[in-house]
Parts: sequence; structure tokens; C-alpha cells
Amino acid sequence: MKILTCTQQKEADAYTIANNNILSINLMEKAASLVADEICKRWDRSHRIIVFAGAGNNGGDAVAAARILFTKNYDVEVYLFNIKGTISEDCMTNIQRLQECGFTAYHEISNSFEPPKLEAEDVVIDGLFGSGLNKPLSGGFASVVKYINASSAQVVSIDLPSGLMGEDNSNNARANIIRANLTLSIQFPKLAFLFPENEDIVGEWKLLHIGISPEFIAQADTPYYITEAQDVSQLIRSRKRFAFKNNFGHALLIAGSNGMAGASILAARACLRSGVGLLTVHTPVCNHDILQTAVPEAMVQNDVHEHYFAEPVDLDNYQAIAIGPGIGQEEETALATFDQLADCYIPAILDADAINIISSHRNYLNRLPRQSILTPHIGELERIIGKCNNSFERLTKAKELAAYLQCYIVLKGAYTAVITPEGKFYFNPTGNPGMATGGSGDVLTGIILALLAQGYPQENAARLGTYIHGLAGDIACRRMGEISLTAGDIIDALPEAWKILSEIK
Ligand SMILES: NC(=O)C1=CN([C@@H]2O[C@H](COP(=O)(O)OP(=O)(O)OC[C@H]3O[C@@H](n4cnc5c(N)ncnc54)[C@H](OP(=O)(O)O)[C@@H]3O)[C@@H](O)[C@H]2O)[C@@H](O)CC1
Ligand SMILES: [K+]
Repeated sequence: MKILTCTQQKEADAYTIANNNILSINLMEKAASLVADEICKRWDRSHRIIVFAGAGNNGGDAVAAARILFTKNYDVEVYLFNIKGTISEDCMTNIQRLQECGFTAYHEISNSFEPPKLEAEDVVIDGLFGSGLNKPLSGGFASVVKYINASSAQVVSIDLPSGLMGEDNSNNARANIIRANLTLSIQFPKLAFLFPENEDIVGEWKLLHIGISPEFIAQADTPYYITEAQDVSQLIRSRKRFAFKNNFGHALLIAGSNGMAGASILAARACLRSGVGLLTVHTPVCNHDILQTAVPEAMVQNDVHEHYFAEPVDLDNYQAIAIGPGIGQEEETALATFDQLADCYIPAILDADAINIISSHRNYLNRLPRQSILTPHIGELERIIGKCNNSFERLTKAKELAAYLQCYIVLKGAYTAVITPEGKFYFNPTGNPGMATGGSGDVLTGIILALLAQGYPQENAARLGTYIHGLAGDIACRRMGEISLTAGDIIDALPEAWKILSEIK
């Protein structure tokens, strides 16, 4: 699914009106009726509905929703802010329609404003500003926002919480943005919804499909996508009846150190549950018996060192390599990692300590094998790119890093982003906060390693791997709940996740 900018969303509306035989006022009516439906589903008539509308089309949506709710016998009040004395045509039409149906609780504010008292049971519809916001809110609008935010009423924002820019909010005052409980986004998700710092602003978000032209969407150019089940299910390769293990690759996992055998076990088990033909784990001597016992399906190759990775491996027998889970950051390990990567001619994935080693030896950065996959979480990424003030800045810098290294960056977190060397972003929708637990990243590394070894191109391996990892996490969460969920539970749910995703056409 494409994420379009607010500017593109305006173009999408205009294109649909011009080419799909629909009047702009009817597109607004569609949006408003979906907003009203959603409110009716969640709140009954005992709740007062207080509508705050701007003079643009976001306000028009809100006024139309007010009418629909009023005709369904909800107790509705409307406050429309007409500060400049200009109201958009469709908003004006809806004000007239509202008054024509005998609605009297309509207040138009042009300067001073006596705000209504807001109670906890009230539902506020926020239709002040949507995709037409062109600068941060200030003055009277900022005061209205603060007033709504200070109340205990439930807040439903139409399209975007008013004051929030769809993409970059670097120069925006957070106190002047509506904090919604529910955001009903018209047709497209907005990039800003995917940022952790906006969680309390956006609340739960839901898309309302108003019938924007599919031709427009198909040709719209954007670097931002949310991966959907069909996008990745069609990447899954079927197995031939006469297949044997060599058809599914031999993966090499360099993982573990003294006290960190668990990372290698988790990555190995996840790899084996994700279709690899053969797996060899290269690990220090101290982990040998532990691995052989915990993961009998894997072959174990001892490093020369008792406690940590110290000697690179000959890659001739392998189709893909993963390096990093639990390897530690000993200087000898760092040197062995660089030697390993210097001659690496097979697809590689770097995780955890391998990324930390790179960030503390930055002169090696540009020697990473092209097309490698790096899987940092925010902290690991910022050790390379520097501290960022917000998610937009972080994504921008991560994109520059991916281009500079000609590598894929899998930035882990809610909505894990797969960032390609060409500058595309694929956000992953699966997963849950229960997965924020030690070893979860090792599981992802094992999955992506298995896919690389099977010959999946890097971009597909990263997108499919992150999706299945989150899906398995969601299945595990249904079984265990968020609090008890462990990385091992994610692995245990992998078979079901692979089965479900393989069956989606
Ligand atoms: N038919 C359609 O197109 C459909 C559109 N739809 C809906 O329309 C919404 C977009 O509507 P929109 O383009 O009218 O913009 P909107 O967000 O209402 O605000 C624009 C006004 O705000 C003003 N303004 C901006 N920033 C400001 C600030 N900081 N402080 C103060 N003022 C500020 C700006 O004034 P200006 O600065 O341009 O003079 C302008 O007057 C979209 O989110 C969706 O809800 C759906 O119904 C589907 C069909
Ligand atoms: K809004």
C-alpha cells in the first residue's frame, strides 16, 4: 500500500473528481458518512458530539458528519472557526445542508470564542485542519487545540489530528497538535502515523476508503509503502516434489560468545523454521555442546577461540551468511568480522554486535559488501548516523546511509522499515509490543538468513522476513499475551505464520 504525501492526496482527490465521474461534494459526503458510521459503532446516543470545524474541506467533512449524526438523533453541537472570512465551497454547502435540516446548535466563530465545557463522556470531532495544513498552528487555533487536549473527552480526528503535518514535523510545536484517541484517515495512511513520537497524537488510526481513483494510485510516485500480506505472500516460492535439501541453500551463521549462546540458538532455530536446506553455526568452542544439544538440526563449526569469534570462515560451501548475534565486541572479534566481510561474495546480513563493531570502527563502513542487509534498532543505527531529533530526520539519514553503503537497512521497531539502497521505504505492519524482548532480533536475523540462503533477492528477503517475524509475533501474542511473550515463542509460532502467509493469494 502506498503512502502518499498530503500534497499528493489533494491531487488524488482532484484527479478522482475530474476522471471518475464523482462530484467533490459527494466525495466529501462519502468521507463524512464513513466518519459517522465509525462514531456510531463506537459511541451510542448517550454521548454528546462536539464538532470543531475549520473553514476548509476538513471542516466540511466534520460539518457533514455532524448532520448525519444529528439525523440519527445524536446530540450534536458544531463550532466552526471562520477567522479569515472565507469558507471552502463544499464546507459552505454542508453548513447550509446542516441548517436546512433544522439544526440549531451551530456556532460560527470569527474572533472571540467561549468554549463549550467538555466532559469525559463527550466525543469531540476534530475537523479543524487536515491535509491542507500548511504551517504549524499558533495563536487562537493553538489555544483551541490546547483546550481540547486538556479535556478528558474522547477525540476523533478526521484525516489527521489537527496541527500534525503528514510527513515532517521537525519544526512543529507538539503542544499545538490535537491528541486524538482515534484518527480516521481518508484513503491513505500518513507517514507521520508510523513515528513512535506521534503515537499519543494519532491514537488508534483507521483508513476510510472513499473511492479514490485506482489509476491515480497506481501511477503515483512515492518512496513510502506499507507492506501488505499479498505483497509478500506472492514472493513465497513453492517447493518442487523432487526437491532436496541442497535446493534450499546452506546458510552460515556466525553467532554466540561466552554467555551469549542463546543468541546463536535463537537465530539458528528461526533459520531452520524458515525453510533453509542446511545450516552451519560457527561459534566459539564453549558453545559447541550447548548448540548441538539445543539445535540438533544444525551443524556446529568451532572457532579457534574458546570464548569468542576470532577467525573468519571460508565461504565456499555457503549461499548466505549472517554475522553478529551475540558475538560480543572483542577487538579480535572486530578484526575477524572485518576480514570475514572483506572477502564476502555471498549475500550477507549483519546484526547486533556486528553493527556495533562497525559503528565503533567507522573507517570500515564503506568496505561493507554491497547489497548487505543491516538490521539495527534505533539505538544501533544512531551509533552510526548520530543522534536524531525525530523519526523523519532518522529516516532521512538512514536513507542516505543505505545509499552510501549500497546496502539494505532494516530499522527495527514498531513498523520496522526496510530501506533500500535506491531510497524506498517498506514499513512492516505486523508485530506487537510483546516482541520488544531479548532475542527477538536474533530470530529476525535467522529468518532473513534462511531466505537469503534459499536465493531470495535481498529486498524480498528483508520484506518477507520482517513480515513473517511480526506475524509469528502476533500469533505468539494471541497464545501468550504481550507480557509473557519471549523470543522462543516467536519461533514456535513460525510454522503457523508460514502456513497462513503461504495460503494467502
Ligand atoms: N474534495 C476533496 O478534496 C476532499 C477532501 N477531503 C477533506 O479535505 C481535507 C483537505 O481540505 P483542504 O485542502 O480544504 O484543507 P484543510 O485541511 O481543511 O485546511 C485548509 C485551510 O486551512 C488554512 N490553514 C492551513 N494551515 C493553517 C494554519 N497553520 N493556521 C491557520 N490556517 C491554516 C488554509 O488557509 P490558507 O493558509 O491556504 O489561506 C485553508 O483555508 C482533507 O484533509 C479531508 O479531510 C475529503 O473530504 C475527501 C474529499
Ligand atoms: K483534523
